[in-house]
Amino acid sequence: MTVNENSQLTVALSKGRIMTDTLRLLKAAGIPVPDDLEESRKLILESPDGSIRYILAKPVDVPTYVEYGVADLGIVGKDVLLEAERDLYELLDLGIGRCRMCVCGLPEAHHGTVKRVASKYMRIAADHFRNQGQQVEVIFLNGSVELAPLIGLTDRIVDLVETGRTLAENGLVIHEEILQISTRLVANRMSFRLKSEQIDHITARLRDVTAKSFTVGE
Ligand SMILES: Nc1ncnc2c1ncn2[C@@H]1O[C@H](COP(=O)(O)OP(=O)(O)OP(=O)(O)O)[C@@H](O)[C@H]1O
Ligand SMILES: O=P(O)(O)OC[C@H]1O[C@H](OP(=O)(O)OP(=O)(O)O)[C@H](O)[C@@H]1O
Repeated sequence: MTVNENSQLTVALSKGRIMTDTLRLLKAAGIPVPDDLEESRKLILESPDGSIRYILAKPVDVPTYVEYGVADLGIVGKDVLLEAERDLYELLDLGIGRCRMCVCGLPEAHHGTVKRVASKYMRIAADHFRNQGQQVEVIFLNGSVELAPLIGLTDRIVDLVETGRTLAENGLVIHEEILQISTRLVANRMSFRLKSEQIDHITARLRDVTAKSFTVGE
C-alpha cells in the first residue's frame, strides 16, 4: 500500500527503558512496526506498509517533537510530561513503565526539616514542596540522584522508584509518595483534529490491548 504524506502518521517513541514494552504493545494492537526498530541505529524508520513513520527520541525530547507538530503522536512517561508542561493532548494511559515518584532520604532524616532536595525533576519537586508550604532549595542532578543525601549534598531526593532496589542498596527509604507514573500516548493538538481518523484508530487499538493486559495482570 502506498500512503501519501498527508495521511502518514509520525510517531515519536522514547528510546531506552520503555522501548521493548512499547513495541510489544504496538505489535499486540496490530499497529505496523519495522522489524529492525530495536536493533537499528537509524533514528527515523518507516513501517513496512508506509503508514507510520517512527522517530526514536530521548524521552525528555518526545513532548517537544509533539508540541511542535513534527510528530503527530508520542509515547512517553507521565514523569516527563509533568516536568515538560508542553501544550499537547494526553490520549491514553498505556499501563507500561509503571513506577512511583517519591521523596526519599536517609531513614533517620524522616522527621527532620527539609532544606535542600536533589532531583532530575525540578518542577515536580518544587511544586510538591510548595504545595506543602515548605520552602526548599531544589538542586538539579542528571542521574544517580541517590548519591546526594549519602554524601551530604541534600537532605532529600525526589526520584522514581520502581523495585526499590536502588534505595535499599544505598540505605535510603521512601519518605512520601508523590504520584504513580506510567507511559502515556500523547498527540499534537492540530494533528488530533486534522488526522483524527488515523489517530482515533490507533488510540482505540491501543486502548483495547491495554485494557486486556490490565485484566490478565490483575
Ligand atoms: N525505575 C525506573 N527508573 C526510571 N524511569 C523509569 C523506571 N521505570 C519506568 N520508568 C520510565 O522510563 C522512563 C525513563 O527511561 P530511561 O531511563 O530509558 O530514560 P532517561 O531517563 O532519558 O535515561 P538516561 O538519561 O539515563 O538515558 C521514565 O521517564 C519513566 O517514565
Ligand atoms: O527502584 P529501582 O528499580 O531501583 O529503580 C529506580 C532507579 O532507576 C532509575 O535510575 P536509572 O537506572 O535510570 O539511572 P539514573 O540514576 O542514572 O537515572 C531511577 O532514577 C532510580 O535511581
